[in-house]
Amino acid sequence: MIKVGVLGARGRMGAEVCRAVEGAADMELVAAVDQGDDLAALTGAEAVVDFTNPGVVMDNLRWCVEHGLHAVVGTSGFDPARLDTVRGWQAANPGGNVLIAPNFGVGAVLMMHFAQKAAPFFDSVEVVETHHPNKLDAPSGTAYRTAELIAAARAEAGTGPSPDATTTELDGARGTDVGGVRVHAIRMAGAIAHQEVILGGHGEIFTLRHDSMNRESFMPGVLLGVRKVADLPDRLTVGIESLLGL
Ligand SMILES: NC(=O)C1=CN([C@@H]2O[C@H](COP(=O)(O)OP(=O)(O)OC[C@H]3O[C@@H](n4cnc5c(N)ncnc54)[C@H](OP(=O)(O)O)[C@@H]3O)[C@@H](O)[C@H]2O)C=CC1
Ligand SMILES: O=C(O)C1=N[C@H](C(=O)O)C[C@H](O)C1
Repeated sequence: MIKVGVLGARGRMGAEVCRAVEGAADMELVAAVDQGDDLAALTGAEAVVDFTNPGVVMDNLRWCVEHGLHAVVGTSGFDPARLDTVRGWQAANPGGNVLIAPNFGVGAVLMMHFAQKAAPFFDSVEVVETHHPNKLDAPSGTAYRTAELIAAARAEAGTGPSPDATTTELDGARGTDVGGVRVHAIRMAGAIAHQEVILGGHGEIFTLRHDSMNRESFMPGVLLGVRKVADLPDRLTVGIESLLGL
């Protein structure tokens, strides 16, 4: 049995993770921690799952690394500087692998993978994400990561910048720029988590779309992360692509 602690346990995702862990035959939920609770409750855990918010996740993760606990992190907000900070903590503390996944949905991971593959073949590529209106951050971690992967794939292939003749615009009209890729964020009542990657060129437009219809959809990926985190080859892993064999 893998002893699991959950951070953000009363939140939308954390509560779903607690249910999934309790329903998994090979896991035991040993701590359900939320805002105001003592992190010391996590000391009996082998793996800690964090679904909190970008403002607090770094303090939580530092605590896990310093206590040698494996961490599976779904919270958004990880840019290259934050990842370097995590590597720094790990260099100073033995034990404890960290898996940070912008999205645990298998379909979303495949969308990112296919976007990366397709991006060098098209002149234009833009990312449009839609989320529920209670989401604190924009753009989503998934959209940010998708844009990073697209930018890296285009740079590696020597693809030029997307054409864009805009000279006059209202603030935000062209979204935000992540590594040269335009990312647009919509907040919509009734939505959960949705993303389109739109690629265009040579008289054709190719759209990749993924929809998370509920939060249970993320649970197979989260449980896979919990099962694998202790045996990952690197102390820090970003994304569950390698766990899926991609
Ligand atoms: N990687 C993935 O597949 C997915 C990632 N996410 C990400 O997960 C994160 C959480 O999303 P969601 O569940 O919707 O958010 P919620 O706001 O519903 O849940 C966050 C929970 O964390 C609690 N919290 C705040 N501070 C702390 C703290 N210091 N220690 C422990 N708990 C704390 C909050 O309490 P309080 O409300 O009192 O502040 C709340 O209960 C977001 O960053 C979101 O983008 C979401 C879905 C999928
Ligand atoms: O806040 C959410 O809901 C989600 N957050 C993650 C993100 O920022 O990408 C994952 C998914 O999109 C749902």
